[in-house]
Amino acid sequence: MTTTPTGGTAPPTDRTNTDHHPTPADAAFVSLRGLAKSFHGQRVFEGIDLDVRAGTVTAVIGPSGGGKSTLLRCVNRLETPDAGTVTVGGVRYPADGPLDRARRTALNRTVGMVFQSFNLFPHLTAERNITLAQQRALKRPRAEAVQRSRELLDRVGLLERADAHPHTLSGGQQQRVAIARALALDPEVLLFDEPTSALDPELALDVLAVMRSLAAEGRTMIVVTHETRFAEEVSEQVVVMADGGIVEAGTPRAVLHDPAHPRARRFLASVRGR
Ligand SMILES: Nc1ncnc2c1ncn2[C@@H]1O[C@H](COP(=O)(O)OP(=O)(O)OP(=O)(O)O)[C@@H](O)[C@H]1O
Repeated sequence: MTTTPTGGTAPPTDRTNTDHHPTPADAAFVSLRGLAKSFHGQRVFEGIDLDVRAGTVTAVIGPSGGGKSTLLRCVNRLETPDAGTVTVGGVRYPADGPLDRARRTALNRTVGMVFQSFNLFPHLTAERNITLAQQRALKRPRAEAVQRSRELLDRVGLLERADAHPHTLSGGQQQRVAIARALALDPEVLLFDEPTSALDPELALDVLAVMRSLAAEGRTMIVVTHETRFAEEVSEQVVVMADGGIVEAGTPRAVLHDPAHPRARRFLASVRGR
């Protein structure tokens, strides 16, 4: 279990129009209350309550179509929830309507996301992908951004591939570039949406190693994953999403080895049977 708080500091933005309250070190850094989402009248989930403490990892597991990706996308507002609130770093993001500019900026600065499909620009090198993100999102001067990109490429073990285009990199390498890009924006929370699902098991190991190191340094992370061993190793809590809600939540040991809810039991039996 990781306990080092990331600081719970406020996002660097003018927050005169936001409801900011300082986050005590031990309080939830990400807090979801009553979150609900449906598409075309079809409920994906409702009544989601979830707290993620600063400096800890929460793993989200569950059957396909259970709403795990949609949950992450409601946290960073790639989707607008139908109801409920998302509080990140003491800033409250209600569901009733689009975010105003101040909240949108605060959320984008605070929450980073890594997707299953990497989402790198194919015409840009690894380094340019990371540099451009910083120039756009943070207005970071180019020389400074390039230096940061190279530091992060080094961190994910890819400095020697800085000038490579995505199609010349393996899936695992592309995903490590995508992680470096997310880190370059200095987010306080990282969301991972099945970051290894598109990868061969061997390539997934390199990505998981990077994620382990992020967890070990006390990053606040929410990880949608099918890697239950990884979830057991790094997470403070595991939640199982199914049937329109969170059916089980608790320590990795309790949830992965002794789930109480029949739906969670069935899902975990299926995972073990693979
Ligand atoms: N933009 C969208 N428009 C319509 N329906 C959507 C949209 N996004 C997701 N859905 C539906 O919402 C439900 C939940 O999808 P979601 O991708 O969140 O599940 P998941 O648990 O992440 O699944 P998987 O493990 O297969 O990725 C599914 O029925 C999906 O078809």
